[in-house]
Amino acid sequence: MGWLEQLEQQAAARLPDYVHDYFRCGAGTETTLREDLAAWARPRLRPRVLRDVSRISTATTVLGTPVDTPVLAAPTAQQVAAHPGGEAETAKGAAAVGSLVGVSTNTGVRFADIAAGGAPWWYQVYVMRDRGLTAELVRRASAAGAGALLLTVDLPVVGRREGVADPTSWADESRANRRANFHGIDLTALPADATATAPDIGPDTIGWLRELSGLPVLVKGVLRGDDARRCVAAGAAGVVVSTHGGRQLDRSVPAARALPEVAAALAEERGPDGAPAETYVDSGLRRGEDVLVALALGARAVFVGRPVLWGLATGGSGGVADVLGRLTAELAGAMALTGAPTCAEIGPDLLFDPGT
Ligand SMILES: Cc1cc2nc3c(=O)[nH]c(=O)nc-3n(C[C@H](O)[C@H](O)[C@H](O)COP(=O)(O)O)c2cc1C
Ligand SMILES: CCCCCCC(=O)C(=O)O
Repeated sequence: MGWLEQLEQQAAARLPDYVHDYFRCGAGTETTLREDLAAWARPRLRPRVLRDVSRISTATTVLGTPVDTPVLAAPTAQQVAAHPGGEAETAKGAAAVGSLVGVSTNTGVRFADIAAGGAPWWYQVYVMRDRGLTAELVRRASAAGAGALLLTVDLPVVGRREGVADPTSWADESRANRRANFHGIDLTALPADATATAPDIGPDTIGWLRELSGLPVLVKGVLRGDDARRCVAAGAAGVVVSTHGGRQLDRSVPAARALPEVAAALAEERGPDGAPAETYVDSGLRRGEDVLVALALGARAVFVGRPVLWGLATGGSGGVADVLGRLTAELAGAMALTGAPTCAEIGPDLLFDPGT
């Protein structure tokens, strides 16, 4: 068993079963959950030799923001169920290793406390049925220092997670916490479906969010090249290739296999500010070699979801730093062994079988 699997076991021992089940689960038969993991391990590498790898740098930029690692923390809901500090702890941990944090719409923590963690952060947007509430949260996140928006588009309805209790039904303090502390907004005063995701959003949402916030928008949950182009044509700065960690459409193509098509579709595209459109990826990345493969397939950086939750649950900010730091160290080792001392030197030539 690897270190991450051991860490999940430790997290599972600390968390109530219903919380661990919610964090771990995938949709339906969990085929995509399994295939996402397996797909990163499929490509074989063609190492370059006789290169100077005495100095390895994993530093890069993401939408122009410098980071020390291309391993970023994905937005995940209910982080306060992993640790009372939630995203504020995650941000502290990410800051310790020079990473960046995605903050879920379903955070239970105040934006100011997240910002105080010291890491750059991007706010993840679910466009809710109550557009006014959505707009208010986006304005507040922008005012609190979010550097970009991650517009999640793969959840027009929640995936079928069999036998797993929806957090809104948790009869515990996290539900009460969300109602009382949702950025100071009294959700009880709103209709019951106000926070459900709107099933009718289109590409115009991208321009709406840009105008509202003045921030670049990345569209999260794209698995096709044609959709990626539509997003950028509508004003997105790029996309995140994602199966939502196998939690939405079961039997969707694994993210690793969708990535080449999306990266190729955006290779010549430019965002609204004229900068090259950027492609990111998440879902199933668990090793430094997975990250190397993702960068070789055209990703600028990757997000990891559950590994960060396991770190948060077991060690708070230190646990998050440990997870992101270990994945980065593994990446650095793989860079040395493939003769690619910088992220810019990780290219498709490193892959023996880029098409698989
Ligand atoms: C417990 C959990 C909650 C999540 N909540 C959100 C969310 O609120 N918004 C969102 O865009 N994605 C959410 N995701 C998806 C993650 O952002 C990311 O796409 C996924 O976790 C990546 O896969 P990985 O966990 O295999 O790394 C969630 C994932 C998990 C596991
Ligand atoms: C109304 C939105 C439900 C969000 C579910 C959070 C999420 O993305 C996930 O569990 O996955």
